[in-house]
Amino acid sequence: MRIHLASDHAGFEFKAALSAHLSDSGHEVVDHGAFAYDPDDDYPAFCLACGEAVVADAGSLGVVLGGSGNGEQIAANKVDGVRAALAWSVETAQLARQHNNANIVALGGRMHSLAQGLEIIDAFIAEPFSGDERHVRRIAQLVDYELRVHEGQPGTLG
Ligand SMILES: O=C[C@H](O)[C@H](O)[C@H](O)COP(=O)(O)O
Repeated sequence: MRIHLASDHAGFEFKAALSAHLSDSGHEVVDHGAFAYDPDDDYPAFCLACGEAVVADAGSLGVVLGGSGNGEQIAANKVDGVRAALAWSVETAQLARQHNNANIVALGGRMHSLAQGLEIIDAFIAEPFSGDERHVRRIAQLVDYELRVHEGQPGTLG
């Protein structure tokens, strides 16, 4: 599978280790930055690029890494078509795929050991979307909202 990666400085070392781990596991890795360690860099551009790449590449998945993963998830979710989930355990990673058909996982590199983080990301990648009707229905409601707002129609508040 092709996996798109992004991180700021806080996830930079984790991204390097993850990239090697995923390549060793047979995945094709595409790095969207940061490409050099800069303690003053900003996560949005890297995560937005990763999000755009995942949406343009059907069947791929993405991983965005930072200190907490919060900002990275927020940034990726600004891209239409991205469903980015912040995972903090194997179970939350699996549920992000099973229930939410998440196409990007966000992880806080400062929140986990490398071994724990790799286990969480491996679980995300390995888990399929359940396809259950209730989950398909709920995701469709989010897409409807995006489309309505883009067309200038009222959101939920009328
Ligand atoms: O939500 C944002 C991420 O966790 C960033 O990686 C974090 O805010 C970076 O923090 P600092 O600039 O203090 O290293």
